[in-house]
Amino acid sequence: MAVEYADNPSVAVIGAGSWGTALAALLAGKLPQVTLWAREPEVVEGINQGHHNPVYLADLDLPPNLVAHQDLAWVAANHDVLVMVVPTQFCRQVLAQLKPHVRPHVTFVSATKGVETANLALISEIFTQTFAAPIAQRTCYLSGPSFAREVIAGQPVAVAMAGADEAALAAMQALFFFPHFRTYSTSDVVGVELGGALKNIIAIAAGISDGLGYGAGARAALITRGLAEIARLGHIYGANPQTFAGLSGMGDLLMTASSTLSRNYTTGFRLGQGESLSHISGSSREVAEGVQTAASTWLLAQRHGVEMPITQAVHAILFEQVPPQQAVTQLLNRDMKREAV
Ligand SMILES: NC(=O)c1ccc[n+]([C@@H]2O[C@H](COP(=O)([O-])OP(=O)(O)OC[C@H]3O[C@@H](n4cnc5c(N)ncnc54)[C@H](O)[C@@H]3O)[C@@H](O)[C@H]2O)c1
Ligand SMILES: O=P(O)(O)OC[C@H](O)CO
Repeated sequence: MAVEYADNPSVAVIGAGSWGTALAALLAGKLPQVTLWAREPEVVEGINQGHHNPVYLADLDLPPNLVAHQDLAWVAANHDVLVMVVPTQFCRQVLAQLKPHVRPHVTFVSATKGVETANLALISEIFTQTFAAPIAQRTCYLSGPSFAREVIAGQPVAVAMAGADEAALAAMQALFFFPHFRTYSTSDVVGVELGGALKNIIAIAAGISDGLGYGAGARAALITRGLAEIARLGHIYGANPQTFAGLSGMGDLLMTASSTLSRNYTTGFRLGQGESLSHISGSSREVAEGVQTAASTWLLAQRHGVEMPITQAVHAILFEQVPPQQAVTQLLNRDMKREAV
């Protein structure tokens, strides 16, 4: 079905964590009203009554034309564009809940970064498995270096929007285009997705390295060789190798692996300093996607016979009780290699 895209479509953001809140506030800057679906009643109340999200980015004011809602079926039935920003492991179940209610011409944008642990599925595979071809085909994928806190503060960023349907991609690129939020388009859905999801594992590795007291050289080595192993898995999925040098690849990896604003980097740093994963995870309601993505990616690497030594080391630290220092020694003691990807 060919879809006519209006200048001011009705837009709802599904998921009121940090990124969903930031994207809804961003869109509210150009649309008359934006709906934000939140699971938590206190989030709905805080946004509608006090224009702030009391749980995520609680210190920041939100625009008054951002309206929160808790009824997922109503939100799905009453909007033309649905922006999915729930964490990866909940994505399939939330899509299944809203599926019976969506408009036939709905366009989805996914801003989630991760790989599902239950089925080892990318987010685009979850869409393909949930929706018939036209809706899955129209879905666009927003990724790239962008911290919620920086975006909501109006700081300049550049991101990538991937999609297979040219009309939907052009419309979603325009919807998400602002003077301080430059959105580039690409048709490489799987490359954009893999870059955005797997950089979180490498950000954990970089954080561990810094937490152990290693220097800038060690971090640069992890970032560079981390990108090489992401590209190796990307080859199996048919990704364009050039995508990994772009915003959703190297761009997001550089930012996430070197900033204390990153939950993934910070998780790694605290692991490197000796804290346990359960203690770190229990100390925040926010999600470090790289933890679960390390579990699924390590299984994918073994399934496809792809060498991913940094992912393997992060997996060993997170899930096999290998001390960080020992994992580093194992990484460094591997055989000599050529530098080819
Ligand atoms: N925060 C950022 O700066 C940022 C930037 C780019 C992309 N992302 C990506 O956006 C996605 C969402 O992350 P976030 O930062 O908005 O989340 P968050 O960590 O700030 O918040 C957690 C979210 O999980 C939701 N949640 C918890 N249990 C749930 C359940 N059972 N079912 C459905 N939802 C549940 C909460 O309602 C909340 O929306 C992630 O994939 C993340 O990698 C985040
Ligand atoms: O805070 P993090 O580590 O989840 O990173 C957020 C974004 O993915 C950065 O682009």
